[in-house]
Amino acid sequence: MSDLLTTEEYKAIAAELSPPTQAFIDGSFRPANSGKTFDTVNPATGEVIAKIAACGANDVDFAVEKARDAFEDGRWSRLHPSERKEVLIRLVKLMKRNARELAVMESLDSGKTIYDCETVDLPETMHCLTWHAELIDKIYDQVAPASDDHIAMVLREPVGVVGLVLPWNFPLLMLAWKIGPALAAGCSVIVKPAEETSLTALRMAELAMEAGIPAGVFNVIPGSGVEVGEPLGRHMDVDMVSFTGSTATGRRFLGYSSESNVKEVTLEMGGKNPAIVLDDAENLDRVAAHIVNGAFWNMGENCSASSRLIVQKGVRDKLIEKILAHAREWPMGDPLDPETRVGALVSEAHFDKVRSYIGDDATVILGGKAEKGFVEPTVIEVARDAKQAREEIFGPVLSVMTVDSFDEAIALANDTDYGLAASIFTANYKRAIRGARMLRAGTVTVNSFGEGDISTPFGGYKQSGFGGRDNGIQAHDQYTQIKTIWLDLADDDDEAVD
Ligand SMILES: NC(=O)C1=CN([C@@H]2O[C@H](COP(=O)(O)OP(=O)(O)OC[C@H]3O[C@@H](n4cnc5c(N)ncnc54)[C@H](O)[C@@H]3O)[C@@H](O)[C@H]2O)C=CC1
Ligand code: BAL
Repeated sequence: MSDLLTTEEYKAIAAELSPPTQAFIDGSFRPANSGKTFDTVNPATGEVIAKIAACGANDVDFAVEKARDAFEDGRWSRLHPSERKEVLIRLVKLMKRNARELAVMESLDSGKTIYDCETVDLPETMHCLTWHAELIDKIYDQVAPASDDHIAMVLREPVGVVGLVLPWNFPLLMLAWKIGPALAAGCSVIVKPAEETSLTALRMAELAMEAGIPAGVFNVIPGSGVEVGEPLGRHMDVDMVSFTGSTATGRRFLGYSSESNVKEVTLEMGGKNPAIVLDDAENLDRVAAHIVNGAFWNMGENCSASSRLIVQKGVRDKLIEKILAHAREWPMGDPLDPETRVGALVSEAHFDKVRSYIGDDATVILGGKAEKGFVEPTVIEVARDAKQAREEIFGPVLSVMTVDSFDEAIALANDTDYGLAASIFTANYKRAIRGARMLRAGTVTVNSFGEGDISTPFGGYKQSGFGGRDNGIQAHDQYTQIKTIWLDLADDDDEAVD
């Protein structure tokens, strides 16, 4: 974005914000049934931004009832897809009009840099919603091959009432990844934002109402995982849950499902993503820029972050030198300063977790400073069985390991419980393609870092993912059921036996 404001201008916007703080159910804001609230804190300053409704099982029950009513009477689910498209496009227009306010709100609530909120999170969120809205009146169902006496239709129907359980690292974008296809398909949604970052989801509810999404179709219930997430996961009248967050919590949703109504569950979970650099990689400066971006973008609070660098020994020293040079160009500081590239970690608890990985047992090559909610871009050399090499840190910490060969690199890359993303850097196209095939990860990038874009499915192998995929046309599979309708076309005097 070329028209970023100054820090002072962003602070002036921040001072004027008055986001909704109550639950949004059946088209209106209301306090939690218990009357309780919790504080949402700006992690960069420790200041309380707002008191948010601390909802519980009663609020979940009420929202599910209203979402079910809306789904069954067809006020949204049975609209012509092009009508749903129009409403969703209106929502995006309203977001555009309020983009600056949303960006500042997101930055304050999460510690993300305003630069990323303005240039990545907001544009990608709007693009995602537009993409799914534009898609929905262009996809067709199928007619299956059948005998001349029959016609067999294979139809997609919205799955029903869905629970969308969100993480705090990309509050708006993950909301869009889920509501985009869910609302376009005709589902009624109950959004459970992460307790650290509820503000933009609540503001989106307000905009959704203004755009014309009918009451009961888009509900937002703030609160803790145990008080809101669990009742949603266990609810007998929720048809499906789509979750993004840690593998530990994702695993719980499978339990909730099996112990309740066997609702469908899609899990997008953690990662310990390798970036492999082979001796023949070209343009090490560019490689280093990708590695630094992959490891430190969004403070490393990214499920697809390149958190493990697996480098072949012939190129190790040169590459590390370049990585250190690039990493020094990532200024850390006030998230509302448009020059800042590394903001605050999302919460004190998360800061403590990340800091614990940069202890005495790690050989620090760069950075290592962790103070008052901020952690410097940090590069550490680790043994293969060290916790820093195996556990998801979810902070700006890159763990480096050196290998002798291509085969060793692939084996080490795959030696993890996770399988979300991986990168391979090499000038040898055969190795690139062979490596991409051998890597057990949902997304593999060659000579670059990334997650693909809205048009490509995103999700993980092994303990990184379960069920469907976010993004791409494939995202619609999560929010639709397949129905077969089989019609008899035989003449009345034909035998009534197949
Ligand atoms: N894949 C990803 O994008 C994310 C991964 N993480 C990983 O998870 C670690 C812990 O972060 P958390 O915020 O604790 O993640 P989490 O997985 O516990 O939270 C994600 C969502 O699940 C909800 N939740 C938490 N406990 C629940 C429960 N018992 N039942 C139902 N819902 C529940 C939360 O309220 C939040 O909305 C991070 O350090 C990071 O390693 C965290 C956020 C996003
Ligand atoms: N990188 C977007 C998905 C996630 O971090 O959860």
